Amino acid sequence: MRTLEISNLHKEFVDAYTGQTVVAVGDVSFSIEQGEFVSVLGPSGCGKTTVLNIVAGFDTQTSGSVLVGGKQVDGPSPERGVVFQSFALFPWKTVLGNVTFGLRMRGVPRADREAVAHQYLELVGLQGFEAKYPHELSGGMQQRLGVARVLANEPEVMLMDEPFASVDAQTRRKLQEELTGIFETKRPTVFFVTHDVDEAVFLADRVVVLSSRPSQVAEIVTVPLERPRHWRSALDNPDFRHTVTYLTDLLAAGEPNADESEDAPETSAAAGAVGEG
Ligand SMILES: Nc1ncnc2c1ncn2[C@@H]1O[C@H](COP(=O)(O)OP(=O)(O)OP(=O)(O)O)[C@@H](O)[C@H]1O
Repeated sequence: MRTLEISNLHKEFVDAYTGQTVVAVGDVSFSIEQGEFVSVLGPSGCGKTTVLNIVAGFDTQTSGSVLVGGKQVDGPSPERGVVFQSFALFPWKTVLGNVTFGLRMRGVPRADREAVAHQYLELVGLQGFEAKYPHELSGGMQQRLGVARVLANEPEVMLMDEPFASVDAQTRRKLQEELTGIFETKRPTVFFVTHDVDEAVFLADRVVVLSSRPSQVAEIVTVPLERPRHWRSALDNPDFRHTVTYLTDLLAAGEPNADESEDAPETSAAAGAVGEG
């Protein structure tokens, strides 16, 4: 079942200084199945964040449609929880208060919302930190809290915009592995924007590659890796390395083979399958 369907999405901005029109998103179409993890890669400025913002309901498209659970997106909703690069936590609320906030807004009784919050805090390894404030947590812990806060609302789709870009490389690996573990346990539907090819492949079931502006879907690559996934075994896996090399080359080519996005080739980057489809 398709949770997210993006069809012929097109977005233009008018530059406030020059008055010129910028085509941020050309003609983008792809969908995400329920319980699927999809990474979106593409050259800088190709419109990845713009697509995510439109799905989140923070911005509106110039044309095309975005359906979540079969309904047209018409503004922000907890059904589309967003985890940002900057943590976007409530600094005046405790860890527990940050996670229970959305549930409180939905009228979930206190005992129930605290039980749900404890479950997700345990899942992200923050049990015991319930009474702390965000500034008392490390960057990695704040990002785990951001993930717990979104997941506690059980969104139809979790939107993640380079969530690990501002943490150090070692913590990033750890958070990626934790996110994979959470995904394998809870199977949320995830739309994940990143610049990092290794990260895109390690986390995702499929990787959507956007071309440079005016962006289209250049290719959709199925990641041929079993779950559960761990960095140690992924790095030794020829299919992982092959997929990363394939995508790196595709991005380096700058202007990948951008067919009509509806008909974008779906490939598996498993050895021997690249370029087919
Ligand atoms: N509010 C805005 N007003 C005008 N132009 C905008 C606005 N937001 C984005 N753009 C332009 O739209 C294009 C796409 O931007 P966007 O941030 O979506 O790209 P991106 O692929 O996420 O980039 P990056 O990988 O560098 O983060 C860029 O040329 C950007 O300058």
